Amino acid sequence: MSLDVDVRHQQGGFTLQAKFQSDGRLTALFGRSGAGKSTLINVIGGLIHPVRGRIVVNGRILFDSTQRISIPRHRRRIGCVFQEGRLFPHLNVRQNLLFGRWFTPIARRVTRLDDVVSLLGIEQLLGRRPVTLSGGEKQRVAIGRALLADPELLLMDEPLASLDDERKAEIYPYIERLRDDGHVPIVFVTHSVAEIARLATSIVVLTDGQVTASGPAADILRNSSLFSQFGPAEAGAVIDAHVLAQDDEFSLTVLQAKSGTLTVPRLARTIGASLRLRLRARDVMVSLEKPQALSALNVLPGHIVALETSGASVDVTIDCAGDLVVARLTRKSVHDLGLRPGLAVHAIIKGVAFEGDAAAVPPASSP
Ligand SMILES: Nc1ncnc2c1ncn2[C@@H]1O[C@H](COP(=O)(O)OP(=O)(O)OP(=O)(O)O)[C@@H](O)[C@H]1O
Repeated sequence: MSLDVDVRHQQGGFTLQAKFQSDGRLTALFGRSGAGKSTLINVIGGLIHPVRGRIVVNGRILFDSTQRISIPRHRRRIGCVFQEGRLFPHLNVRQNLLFGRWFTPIARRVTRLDDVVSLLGIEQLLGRRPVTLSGGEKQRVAIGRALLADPELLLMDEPLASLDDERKAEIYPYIERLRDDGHVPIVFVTHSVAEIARLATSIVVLTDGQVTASGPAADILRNSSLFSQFGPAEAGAVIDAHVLAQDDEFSLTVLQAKSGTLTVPRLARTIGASLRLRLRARDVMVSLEKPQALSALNVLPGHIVALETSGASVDVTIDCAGDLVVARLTRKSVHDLGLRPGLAVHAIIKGVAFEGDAAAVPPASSP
């Protein structure tokens, strides 16, 4: 998969100058309100014509100002999902879904209605009108409608922003499934660090119309300076794991990551299911010795690979068998412990965040 964007556009006093490449299955566009995320989505989707530039999706040129190529919007084969589902109120769910393929030539209609309905779990909703659906159900139908157009790119502009946490949690697994099916690249606009930590394979950070960082999700999320605008609490590491075991006696779930096992309050996942964990830098402590009598369940051995000072705090990056974990410590602690690159340490994980099915291990100091 590939997405290659290099565009410049002027609207009023705002200049969008965005250049990035992504090979990710789900590319998150991330930035403050007014950073230009929607403008960029509209440029990619063909709603806005940039002054100049080039947009190439999986080798197909959608726009190239030097070659004077600009594929019209209806021929870009792009599916869109917006914050408010924008379903047709007078059509039932089945009719709304089928409307998605109306503009797709018959020869290109590959996706089957039944497959989309079961992928999104909306079998029970087919005869109902949008007004009778919950916010989460409407968004699932909107996603289904976009998929049935057999798009070559799916643009999702804050598709979950109007939903509460419970409804969001309802939709995440479907978006993950779409991402992991790998049939269609997804560009996803969001303000939420937790959302990109869970969903993104690549991240593009926009600031005042410029791309200030882009790359694989795990690399970008580790860089706390990028997330300073959203509060220092959010920065941290993202690691992949799968469910190794369920502990019924203590109602815990044991996860296997590259760096070792992590035990968290019970998650409703099957053995083998893969998931992403977010280890916030503020939830990680560092010990020189292997801690013995400690209530924290999760201790990962590793060695320090980087120290980055910002004011009174220092982000210490620890390589734990290939998983890079970040701990935010005071400068004083770093000095007192003599922390330096190469030093063997233990990362004590006080909390693990999962968007949707929140889980946190007890703090190290609790009995
Ligand atoms: N039609 C327009 N004419 C002039 N300026 C515009 C127009 N549309 C948007 N802007 C400006 O362009 C900038 C980027 O807006 P955009 O909607 O792309 O930001 P965003 O990152 O999507 O914000 P949000 O997260 O609030 O949706 C803003 O300063 C906005 O005021």
